[in-house]
Amino acid sequence: MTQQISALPTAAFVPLDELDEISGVLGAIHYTDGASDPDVSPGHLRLDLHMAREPAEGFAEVWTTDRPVETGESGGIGYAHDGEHLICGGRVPPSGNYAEATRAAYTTMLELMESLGYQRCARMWNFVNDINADNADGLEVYRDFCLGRAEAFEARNFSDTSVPAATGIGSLGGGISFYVLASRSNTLTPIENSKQVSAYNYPKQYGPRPPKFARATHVSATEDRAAGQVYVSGTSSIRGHETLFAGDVEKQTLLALENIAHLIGPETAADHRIEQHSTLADLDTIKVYVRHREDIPAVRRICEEHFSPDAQVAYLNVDVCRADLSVELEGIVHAPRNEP
Ligand SMILES: C=C(O[C@@H]1C=C(C(=O)O)C=C[C@H]1O)C(=O)O
Repeated sequence: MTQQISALPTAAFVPLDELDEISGVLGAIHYTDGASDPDVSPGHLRLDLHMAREPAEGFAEVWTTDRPVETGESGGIGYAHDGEHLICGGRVPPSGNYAEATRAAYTTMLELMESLGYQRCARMWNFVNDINADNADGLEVYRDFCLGRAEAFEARNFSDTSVPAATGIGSLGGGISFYVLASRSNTLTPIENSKQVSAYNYPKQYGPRPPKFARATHVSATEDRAAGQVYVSGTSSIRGHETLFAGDVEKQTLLALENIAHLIGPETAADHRIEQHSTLADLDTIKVYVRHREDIPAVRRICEEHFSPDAQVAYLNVDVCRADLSVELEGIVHAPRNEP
């Protein structure tokens, strides 16, 4: 079941064999058994990510709209927009080094967003093959990617407090695939977690340039930021800037959930002067990234104790951005909960 994008962008997970039944598609991101370059020939953005070992394990994250969709391609970036929201994406092919190609691709994308008038960047997703391996110069691929991304954001004058929510996760192939959701006029509020150091302030022990993302982005169709929704970044077992519970996937899952609960809860909302606050039961379109396949049943059991039975949840067996992290979760809060 997809949800129409009206004032705010949202999405739903759809089985790959049910996509033809859906109308008003802005973007269809296929989490499947191979990566592709962006394709706008279907009249929306299609981007295939190598995130599943076989199509039967895959799904599509489908962004829909009730408005006419225009598509195009520029400098290798495919895009689709409806006058208020833009989805765009691309791919850096497999390489021994990624910083320069990432910087160039992200710069092209950010320039395209500016030229189309969608400068309010709500959410980014990055899928990095061999994320924990060393590049040709002995630098971890993730750190290589972060270097290029940081340079692109700086070149386009993004301050640390204007970067969007993001995910940076491993993939099963295809180099580095990425996609972005941006808005023309929504009111965006980056949200940080008081229990974690902001990623863009991580010390250099994690790489030459820090990952540039917010812990979440609150998106509202009105300037008073009421009735918004929250894009929760990939969240793991990190307190301050340190990984906790290395080797214990169940404790890592519980701490990641605790981090998200705090991030979307009343204390953080008050810190950011946002009325709306939520709980884990309000989280939907959730992706759970698990490093070791054999850990998925235990992680699923813990997640099912915390999420709504109505939530869409996808479990993916891929690497996580730090070698000592075993699990990571992301999601979207669609409906505020303001009861005391
Ligand atoms: C899990 C973390 O970072 C991951 C990497 C991200 C990126 O580089 O864009 C964003 C969120 C997570 O997917 C973290 O640093 O807390």
